[in-house]
Parts: sequence; C-alpha cells; structure tokens
Amino acid sequence: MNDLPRAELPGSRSPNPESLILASGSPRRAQLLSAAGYEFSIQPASDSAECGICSRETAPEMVARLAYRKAADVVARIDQGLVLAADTVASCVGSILGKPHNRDHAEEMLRLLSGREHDVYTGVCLWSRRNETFQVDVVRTRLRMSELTEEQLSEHLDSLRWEGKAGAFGFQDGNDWLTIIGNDSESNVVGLPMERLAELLENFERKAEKITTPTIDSIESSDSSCS
Ligand SMILES: Cc1cn([C@H]2C[C@H](O)[C@@H](COP(=O)(O)OP(=O)(O)OP(=O)(O)O)O2)c(=O)[nH]c1=O
Repeated sequence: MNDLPRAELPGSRSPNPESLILASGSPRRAQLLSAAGYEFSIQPASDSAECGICSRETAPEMVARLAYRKAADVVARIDQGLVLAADTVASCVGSILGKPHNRDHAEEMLRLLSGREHDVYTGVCLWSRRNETFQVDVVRTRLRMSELTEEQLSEHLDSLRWEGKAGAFGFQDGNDWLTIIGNDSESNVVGLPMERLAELLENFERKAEKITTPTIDSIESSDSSCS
C-alpha cells in the first residue's frame, strides 16, 4: 500500500488504495463525481486520444474504444493512480452523433433527433496503474425527443447550449422536449453512469483484466480501416 490519499468510494467495502484520477476535461463528469462524494484529481486526455474513426464500429464499440484510448493516454503520463475515462455519444437511426463541430452540424443532429427515440451510450474505462489492469463497460440510456418546432430549434441553436455536447443537446439543461424512457440512467446521458461506476469500483480488483491479455486487441482495433 502506498502513501497516497485513498479514493473515497461510496458503497465500497474495501476502498481502492489508489487515488482516483479523472481523465476528462468535461465539467459535467467532474460535477457528477464531486456530487457523489468521490475525491479525485483531474488530468484530461489529449485531444489526439479522441480521434480515430472506424466506419464499421457501432456506437457502443466506439465509446468503449475511445474510453480505453483516453485512459491509456493518461496512464502513459502517470506513475500511480486509478484512472477513470469516459466517452459519450448519441445514436439515432444508424447515425452516431458526437459533439457538433459548428451550428450547422448541431442543427443537422437536432433535425435527425427531432420526434424520434434515440440512445445515448457512455463507455467507461477504469485502469489501475499499480496493477496494470483495466476494465471497460458501456451503459445505454434510451430517450425521446419531441418534435421540435422551428422556434424551439432556433432558440436552442442561438443559446449555444449545444456546444461540447454529444447529439447537440444537454439533458441537464432541463429542456421539456427531452425525456428518458423507463428507468435508464440519467447521469449516463450527462457523461458518467454513476450507478454502474459504483459497481465497477466495488468489483474492480476482481474483474479487471491484465493489460497483456488479447482483450486489448478487441478494444483497440488494429484494423487498417480504422484510423
Ligand atoms: C448527451 C449529452 C452529452 N453531454 C456531454 C458529456 C460530454 O462532456 C460530451 C461528450 O463528449 P465526450 O467526448 O464524451 O467528452 P468531452 O470531450 O466533453 O470530455 P473528455 O473527452 O475530456 O472526457 O457531451 C452532456 O453534457 N449532456 C448530454 O445530455
């Protein structure tokens, strides 16, 4: 056991002795972790960890891969700690919607989502530097967006609340045209599935995989069509 302060892991019977490092620049992820009482430091992954497109990937495969890449990027820069990385996208009628590049892109996404049900996926990667083990998981939340009027669309685009948000909307912004279907996780939409995260942290030592296993290849595809 080292001398670092322990990560506070609510609900955990044996707290992980490694300090928790959030590998994210997302203010929403930091807020969710703080609100749940976790102690952590922040080291965002570099932008290059998030690039890479593979046309054959599904949304859950993509968020798993990107969460893994973001964690790996930060792990390479630290000597100790338990790294937590995540990636969130929306998925609707076969299209994967990440963060919009500009207003037109945001409008295109919202017109696709308008009046439809869609899924938000968040991939989470926990990676122990001490043990060189990792675990990746993906959580889905199903939502419905009411048909947007032209006025609602313009108001939302003008507000710029779409910036930096997958699918060009923020569930946390309290829009009455967005609802979660069933009991799916709300925090998952905003960037971290807190209920699943607590379970992952609780069971991490038992379920994490050694870094040298072939599982890595299934996450970090070496396929040449994926750059
Ligand atoms: C769907 C949705 C996404 N989001 C946000 C969460 C994420 O910050 C963002 C998706 O982009 P991500 O690439 O997952 O995260 P990020 O670039 O903001 O931060 P980092 O890579 O450093 O971790 O969209 C909301 O805030 N509300 C929502 O309702």
